[in-house]
Amino acid sequence: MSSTSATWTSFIKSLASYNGDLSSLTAPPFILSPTSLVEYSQYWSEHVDLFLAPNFIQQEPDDIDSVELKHMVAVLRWFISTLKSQYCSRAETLGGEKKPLNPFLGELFVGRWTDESPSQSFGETLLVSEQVSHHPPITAYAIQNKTNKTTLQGYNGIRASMSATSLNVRQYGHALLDYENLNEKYLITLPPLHIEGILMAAPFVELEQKSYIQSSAGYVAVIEYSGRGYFSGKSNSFKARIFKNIREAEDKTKALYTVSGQWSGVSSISRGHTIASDAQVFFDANNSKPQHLTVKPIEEQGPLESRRAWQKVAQAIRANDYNLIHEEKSKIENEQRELRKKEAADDTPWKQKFFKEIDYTSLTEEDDETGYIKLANMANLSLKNILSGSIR
Ligand SMILES: CCC(=O)OC[C@H](C)CC[C@H]1O[C@H]2C[C@H]3[C@@H]4CC=C5C[C@@H](O)CC[C@]5(C)[C@H]4CC[C@]3(C)[C@H]2[C@@H]1C
Repeated sequence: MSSTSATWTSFIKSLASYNGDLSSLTAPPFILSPTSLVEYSQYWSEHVDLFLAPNFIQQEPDDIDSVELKHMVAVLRWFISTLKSQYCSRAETLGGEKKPLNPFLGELFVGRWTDESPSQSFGETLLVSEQVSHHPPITAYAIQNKTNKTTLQGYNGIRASMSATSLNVRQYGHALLDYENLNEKYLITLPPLHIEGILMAAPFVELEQKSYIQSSAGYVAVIEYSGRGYFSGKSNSFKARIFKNIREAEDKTKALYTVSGQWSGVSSISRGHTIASDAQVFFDANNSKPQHLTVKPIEEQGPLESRRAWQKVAQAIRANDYNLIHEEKSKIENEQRELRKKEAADDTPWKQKFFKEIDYTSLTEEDDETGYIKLANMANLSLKNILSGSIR
């Protein structure tokens, strides 16, 4: 038995006593990713053209659909385009899902997407991502395109539990998308997922259950996810329907549009509640190259910036040097423990740099300038930080 499968077998055994805290698991080096979880916010905008598309969609004279419905379709297309980057990019670059580095409190990741549009009408898109909590791990992020006054901001936390053969992950948090020039906002919830293939040492993500996109214009997209054995028997499958409002979503036959296919491959769109034979291609992930953001060289980064802070650990992971990984990780973890102790002793708790926590339960719809409460109420979704997208 090679050393890899030996350590993997002992790793699987350790999963049996998994206590719910992912960082407690000493995964073998080959399953460790040199990338910190704080970097995953970039996957929300690797198709900048789709992210900005609603700004370039106007009402046309012979339109059947309202311009808000056309924007809703465009936002659903952008959201579907994010999923392959979010959930498959490690499998594509590293040969399988990996365990990301666990960000320390205050860890930052900043970058920008340059304007690749032929007409230079996009301008620059900036990302700021900050680990706003370490226990439990919560990442906040904002993606802003000033030229088109378009902003995505949100936060993400996870709770993980082991079943017999897979890791079940529930996502907490939400994303708010604001098109200021259109006076339209969208609330996006996050789908549950599970990691399959752990026993075969080839882990990969499968999305499940439902997620929602609620437009301030009333339209709502309900997206249902499935893996092999459901609708089409293919992995990474989904069926999305757009309705006039959440009440009409009770009745599938009232769907204005239906989109179906694979979020990591090709999907098609039809009017109404079924996919007709003349369905059009909605999005083709295989032929839409993601645009990666530009990050400053490590020597120009600040001490809290992720790639500088984890540089030695990342090098040790790439060298598959278990002892060095442990040594360099322990240095960072001990530093963090000392910081927390000092903050507790001086009563100077760590302050987030770019994000502030909002307790929505203490706000009314009127005084919530983010628009989250209004959108959550329209979608009949719970306000509390419980399972993302849980119906009240
Ligand atoms: C069982 C523990 C373990 O180390 O197993 C190793 C296996 C690689 C499976 C566990 C890890 O799998 C990773 C997948 C990660 C999610 C991937 C994408 C996203 C979307 C992003 O927008 C927010 C974060 C999220 C949900 C990642 C969260 C962390 C996950 C589940 C990693 C697991 C530790």
